[in-house]
Amino acid sequence: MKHIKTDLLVVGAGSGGLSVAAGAAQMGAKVVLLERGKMGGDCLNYGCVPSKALIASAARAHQMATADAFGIKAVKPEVDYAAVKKRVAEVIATIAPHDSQERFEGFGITVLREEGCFVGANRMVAGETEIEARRIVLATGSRPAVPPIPGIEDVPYLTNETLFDLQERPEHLIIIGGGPIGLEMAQAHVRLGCQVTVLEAGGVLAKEDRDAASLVAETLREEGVDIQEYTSALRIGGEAGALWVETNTARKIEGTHLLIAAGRQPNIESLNLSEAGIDFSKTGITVDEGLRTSNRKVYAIGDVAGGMQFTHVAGYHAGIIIRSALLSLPAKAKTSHIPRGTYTAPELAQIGMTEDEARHAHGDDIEVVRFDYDGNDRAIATGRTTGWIKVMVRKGRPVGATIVGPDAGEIINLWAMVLANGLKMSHLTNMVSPYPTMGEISKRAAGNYFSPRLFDNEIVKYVVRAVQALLP
Ligand SMILES: Cc1cc2nc3c(=O)[nH]c(=O)nc-3n(C[C@H](O)[C@H](O)[C@H](O)COP(=O)(O)OP(=O)(O)OC[C@H]3O[C@@H](n4cnc5c(N)ncnc54)[C@H](O)[C@@H]3O)c2cc1C
Ligand SMILES: NC(=O)c1ccc[n+]([C@@H]2O[C@H](COP(=O)([O-])OP(=O)(O)OC[C@H]3O[C@@H](n4cnc5c(N)ncnc54)[C@H](O)[C@@H]3O)[C@@H](O)[C@H]2O)c1
Repeated sequence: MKHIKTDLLVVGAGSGGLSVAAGAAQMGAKVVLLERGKMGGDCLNYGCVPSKALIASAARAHQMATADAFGIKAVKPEVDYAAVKKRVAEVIATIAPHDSQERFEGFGITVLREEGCFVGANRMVAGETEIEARRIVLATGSRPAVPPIPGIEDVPYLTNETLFDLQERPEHLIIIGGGPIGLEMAQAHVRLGCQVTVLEAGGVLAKEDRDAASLVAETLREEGVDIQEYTSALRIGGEAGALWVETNTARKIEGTHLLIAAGRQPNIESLNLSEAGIDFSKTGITVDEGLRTSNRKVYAIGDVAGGMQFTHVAGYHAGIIIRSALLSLPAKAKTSHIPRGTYTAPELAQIGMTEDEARHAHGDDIEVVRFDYDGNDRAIATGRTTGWIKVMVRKGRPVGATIVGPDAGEIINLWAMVLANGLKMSHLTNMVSPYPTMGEISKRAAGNYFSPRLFDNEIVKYVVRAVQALLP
């Protein structure tokens, strides 16, 4: 067995682990990085990147099928599903060098393509190497949770880890789970010419603003997705190409393919966490505000830490670790300024509190301002008028924003800046937005906050009349 002593041992080369490793090595620390699977983790190989690439092909198909409204003859697109998947693979391959072993070795990092397992409080074994580290960062991510539905073990099913490799177009895709994965993939597949049924035990996009989630669901239904809410799968059976799902609503749904998108579970089993005195639960490794585990020398970040499960959160966590583990500076992870997006059409983006959360936390102190896309000239010109922005404001400062509509995931960037820096609504009105842009909706929402104060205000009217009377 080979022995290595290092400053920092990072387990998992996904969004979180790669960011910590690169930052630490470039700042002069000795770093060892372990990865048991593909460099780049879930986001690059089975998550964000392939899903957004697939959504892009589906959007093209949808434009072709709906071009009539723009004076162009609509056509039923001929979808070559295998070619779509080839493009998805090419997109991954284009980004992959950024996350590659070679690039990280170039930073001076020792990269071992092995599974890490604790053999002591600050020691892990990976293949034939034992590594002793001053600090350890666990960034092992999550994997699809497969609900124990009777019959599931005996049928072939897809998850996000296999869907993007599928070459034949599903004739009828049944999706269990109406969260972000379920809905993004449902819309992509219906636009690519598949029949799609979504079975969701509760309401779709349960963590989101109800009105925004309803608009997404309504649009998917209009495009042909059969979304069945408050519907759970009771039994699954059949064989490849001829599957069925019996539901609690006494229906038997028959389809050709089954996708499980029913939530995530943390990758912790292989780590032997108890050997290092690290507490964990069903949702992940238990961490404090500084992302430290119950073993003070070990941190957990990203999906495995059981909080918000997004690539940018894993990246944000990496910054906290650099401050804390490398520079010994105090650092706490917050969530109030973290945005999230679901990339259906319409997109749904959220930062900070939803309206319900804000009213629950601050009661009558909250004002909600809204602006609808159909009042935006660019939206009208481009035929993308369905959607709205809603901003929750407390004492002149936004505490949350919800956007549902075209480009919501882009437009939320501005609000990410505002919330991260505690800016006021007046900062938004000071900004000049270029005309005509979709992003103007943010400024118009801010305008709606001030216009009643300005235009329905007797004092303002009195002052204006008085000044006008005095003017020559
Ligand atoms: C279909 C889908 C779409 C998504 N879309 C988005 C999106 O649009 N935007 C967004 O922000 N997020 C999205 N996400 C979420 C995002 O992919 C994750 O939040 C992100 O990848 C988490 O990063 P991570 O570093 O915590 O884990 P991962 O990226 O999963 O990396 C963990 C790595 O650790 C390795 N590993 C595990 N155990 C060990 C061990 N014992 N030893 C060595 N290596 C180990 C794994 O092989 C893996 O490579 C999506 C997820 C899915 C599934
Ligand atoms: N755009 C993005 O940023 C993006 C996209 C995809 C995924 N993600 C990340 O991945 C995470 C996981 O996504 P997800 O959609 O798998 O999880 P999720 O937990 O958000 O949704 C899963 C859904 O499946 C339902 N469900 C569970 N068991 C069921 C059953 N037996 N029958 C019917 N319904 C059942 C749940 O009620 C839930 O609504 C997200 O929370 C997000 O953090 C992000």
